[in-house]
Amino acid sequence: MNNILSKISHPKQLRALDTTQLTALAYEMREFILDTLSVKPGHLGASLGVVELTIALHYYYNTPEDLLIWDVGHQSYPHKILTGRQQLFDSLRQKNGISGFPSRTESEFDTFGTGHSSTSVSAIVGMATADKINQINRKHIAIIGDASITSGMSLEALNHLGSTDLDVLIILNDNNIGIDDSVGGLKKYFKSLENQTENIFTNFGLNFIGTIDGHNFEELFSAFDKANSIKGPKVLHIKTIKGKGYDLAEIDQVKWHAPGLFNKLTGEISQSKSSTTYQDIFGETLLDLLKNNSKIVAITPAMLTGSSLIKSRNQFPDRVIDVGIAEQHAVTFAAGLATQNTVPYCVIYSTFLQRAYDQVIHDIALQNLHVVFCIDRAGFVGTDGATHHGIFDISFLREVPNMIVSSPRNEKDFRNLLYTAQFTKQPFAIRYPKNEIPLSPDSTYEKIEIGKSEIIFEGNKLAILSTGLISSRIEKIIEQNNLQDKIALIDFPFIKPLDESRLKAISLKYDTILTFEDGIKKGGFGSGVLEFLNSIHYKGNTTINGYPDEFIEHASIKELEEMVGLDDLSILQMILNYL
Ligand SMILES: Cc1ncc(C[n+]2csc(CCOP(=O)(O)OP(=O)(O)O)c2C)c(N)n1
Ligand SMILES: CC(=O)[C@@H](O)[C@H](O)COP(=O)(O)O
Ligand SMILES: [Mg+2]
Repeated sequence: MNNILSKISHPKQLRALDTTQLTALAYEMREFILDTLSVKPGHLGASLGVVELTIALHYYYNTPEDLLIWDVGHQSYPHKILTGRQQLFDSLRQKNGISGFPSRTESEFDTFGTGHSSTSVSAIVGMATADKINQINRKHIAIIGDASITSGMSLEALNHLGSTDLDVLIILNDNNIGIDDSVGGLKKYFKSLENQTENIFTNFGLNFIGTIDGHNFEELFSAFDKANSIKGPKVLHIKTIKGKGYDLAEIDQVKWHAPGLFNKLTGEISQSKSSTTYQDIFGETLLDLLKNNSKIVAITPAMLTGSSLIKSRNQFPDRVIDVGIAEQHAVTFAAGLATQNTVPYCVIYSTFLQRAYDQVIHDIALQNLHVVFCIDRAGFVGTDGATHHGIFDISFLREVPNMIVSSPRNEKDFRNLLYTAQFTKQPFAIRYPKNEIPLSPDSTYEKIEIGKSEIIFEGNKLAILSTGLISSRIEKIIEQNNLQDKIALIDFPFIKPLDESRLKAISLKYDTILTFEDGIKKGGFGSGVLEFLNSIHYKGNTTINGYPDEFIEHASIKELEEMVGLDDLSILQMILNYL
């Protein structure tokens, strides 16, 4: 029974409670989150860990007037529940439902949209500076985790903040873990922070409060009192337990970061996955490559489990390196490795590679260094939504000189691309989606020719050119509807370099060309095709199909494909319309 929680639709009602009721409210909150997330999957561990902190913040401060920013935002569920979204909570991360991350369009309490980590300190410093200019007097608070605070951007912002007199409170929520074990010296250092009055934060010019128990209301309120009494910027160090209040989540924090569907009573996590994914094939192939080429080094910026690197790391701990939440460093680290006779495979989610664009250009491409980018979660990622879809990488990599950009449509091509990439002497990107992979009968490796396309069908009415998984989907659609005689389907594993001789031949044979890709249309594969066709003065019709020029919210991948007209039925209808 949610006796207390169910009556709270705004923090004002929370503030009317007696402090003695807050522990019971925290209990109700955890039950509510567990009940919902067991059937509507999301980020569980981080949210369970900040229940008391969230209640205390909204109880003590005058939100939304006072400004709160949640770094990453995957721990913002208790915040959403207390700020008018309790009734909507079971729509979390579903189509047309509330987002899994704070979003300015969703609520006035979400003062800053997050999803990518380590932005909160910069953003709160910006807000406090604006308030100073506008002579607005209120509190500015950012909550950031022990892994996220180690990222370069956070440290840059703390360094800046220390040089100001801004009324900003940074709460370091230290649970001693990221998604996987957090990395590096600061993790150890934070353990020794307790009661150190002179420390890294004071050296930055910030006041320091702590260390306190972040699950204890009395300690939280007295720390907030202390923060209020201190003028200028300050850091409060709190210790919490990720997964707090649900034993299994406390014990296996990696598994329960985002467990998927589970049975709340037994703790059994559903094994929803029955088919083989790109991620499975990547994990297997990388392990083979590491075994067979001692020069290969795999790098991940804090996504060891998500990137299927656990097995490889266990077998090759010196050649599978987690650098922490540090995408920019990961890329330039790879560049350094590449200069010294090793072959770095930089394994990175498409959305997080965005943060390291300058490093891709300046440190790798400009020097034509042999770094292999294994770009996971390319295309729609589903319920994580707009902050996490990997839809820009084709466009932003295709324009970079020296870069090979590829996308495999099936297991055979994926294995062969990963295998071939170790031999090329230039940057090589292989992008692949969070999805099931069409399997191949054998798992041998073959060196493939860079830039070569493949004819799948050679029908005579119209030509479809596509890249990545969508090629296999179109192949199936054509087969199922017996359209092989009418349609030419050509797969381009290489988006760059484009197979121009094939394009020329196609342009001479077909009046209508359709292109398909799982990324934004603008500047993508289709644009590359169009640029070439234009250069040879092609007179036929060309239609580019991909994602529209807009940010696309959360829903299942299938629903998102329907929304942008790239589900199987829509593709079939489009083809039939053209015939
Ligand atoms: C730029 C960026 N890189 C990677 C991620 C993936 N990611 C999300 S949460 C997380 C770990 C965060 O750890 P911490 O800050 O300690 O928060 P906790 O989950 O422990 O509460 C990572 C690596 C991300 N969201 N953004
Ligand atoms: C919050 C965050 O950025 C990660 O937890 C992300 O949701 C991971 O995505 P995958 O579940 O696809 O690994
Ligand atoms: Mg943490």
